Amino acid sequence: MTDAVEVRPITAAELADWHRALNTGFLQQPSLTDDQIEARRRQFVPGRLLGAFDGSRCVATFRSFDQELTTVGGTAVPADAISNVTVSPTHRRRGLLTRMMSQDLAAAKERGDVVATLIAAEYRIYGRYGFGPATTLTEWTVEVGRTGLDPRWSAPEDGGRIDLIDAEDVRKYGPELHERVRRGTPGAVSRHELWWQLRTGAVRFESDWTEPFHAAYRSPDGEVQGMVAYTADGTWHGKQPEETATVKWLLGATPAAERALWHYLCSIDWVTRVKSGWRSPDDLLPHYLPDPRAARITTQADWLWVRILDVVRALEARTYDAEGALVLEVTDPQGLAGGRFRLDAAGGRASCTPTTDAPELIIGIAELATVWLGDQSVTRLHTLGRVRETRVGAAQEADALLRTSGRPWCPDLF
Ligand SMILES: CC(=O)SCCNC(=O)CCNC(=O)[C@H](O)C(C)(C)COP(=O)(O)OP(=O)(O)OC[C@H]1O[C@@H](n2cnc3c(N)ncnc32)[C@H](O)[C@@H]1OP(=O)(O)O
Repeated sequence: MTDAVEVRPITAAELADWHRALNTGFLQQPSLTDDQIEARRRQFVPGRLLGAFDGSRCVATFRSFDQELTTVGGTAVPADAISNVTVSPTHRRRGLLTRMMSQDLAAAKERGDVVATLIAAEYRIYGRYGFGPATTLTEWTVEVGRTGLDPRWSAPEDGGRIDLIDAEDVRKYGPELHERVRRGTPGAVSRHELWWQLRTGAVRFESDWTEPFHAAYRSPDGEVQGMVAYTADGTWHGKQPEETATVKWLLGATPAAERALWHYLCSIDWVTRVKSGWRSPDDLLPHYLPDPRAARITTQADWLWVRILDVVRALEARTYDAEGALVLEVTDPQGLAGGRFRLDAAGGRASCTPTTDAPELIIGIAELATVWLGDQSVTRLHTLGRVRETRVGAAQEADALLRTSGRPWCPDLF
């Protein structure tokens, strides 16, 4: 039956049908208005939106787009970002995702992308295609009354200032600020202009968009070094305001900017609770508060998943704090990127060359993605039986090479 279903890039004329299938797969209202279709047309890139068609009806969707992913040390690699993956419930478990994924990954490899990336709706979907979780996401809830912050706080202590700004200034200053932050953040990805338009209401995909508050931190010399978007939930108990402020996104190019923005959020009258939104597990938020226990972790989960398409370029793009050499056998059931490689790290960089030397460590392509940005330990994977040593001690040596002083972070959902 699957064979009767055709998987192919869609045309611009098929967007409405494609979006109906997409919304159906994500259990959202299936029909979109003409205005919504028009707005979403901005994401149409010929060849990068796949659909599966049973007769004339679209029953599966898949979209990919160009992205850059920052690696350890700050070099960005070209990535094939994957999103909008759905198969209608009438056609599930017949191999349609596998067909769309195979087409897309082969095309990405052909284009020369170093990795593919995605945010997985469910943990068990993408490992089979060679993706591994490569960054972790943490969310905190801050009980403002317990922070120990001075309740009279009114401005940053460092001579900088916080200004409320409108959407136009977010679009003016935000992209440059984000570029600075993401280039210094392993795991962070590039943003298209549309990201800013959607977050500020200039382009609306949904009919129920609501405008958040925006504030910027300016350093004492006037430079915009941080920005936050947040909403409040309107909760009162009797005559007592008990509002929760929820951070939609917060960018700080410096610790001073982050500190000032968190203190600002925790000082807004009526706000008794601040939800941090998606942060790095290494985020300093709790430690910007006199009492770090006021910040309670409410979510910790895998976030960005990575599929390495080119082992040599992936391993040579990042930096290394230690020196050493290791022969890795990288297994890849899809046959896209496996092989045997000698990794030779010295002076902060590494060369990675195909070799016929005996392997010291046997690692799957998904596991390599999981340790590539330094978020996971090879030793732990070895303990779990997911990495195999052919020389005792090789896993620990791999950790000495690959582990990093900070954990990677991807602030974006895409
Ligand atoms: C990046 C993103 O967009 S994330 C969003 C992903 N989409 C969703 O979660 C929406 C709801 N779910 C769906 O639309 C579909 O179930 C999909 C897209 C996840 C899977 O599509 P399908 O066409 O059913 O997958 P396909 O038939 O190719 O499955 C391939 C294999 O993966 C397995 N698999 C697929 N989905 C899942 C899942 N959610 N959990 C566990 N296993 C899964 C299948 O059982 C199959 O295994 P097998 O080869 O051992 O038989």
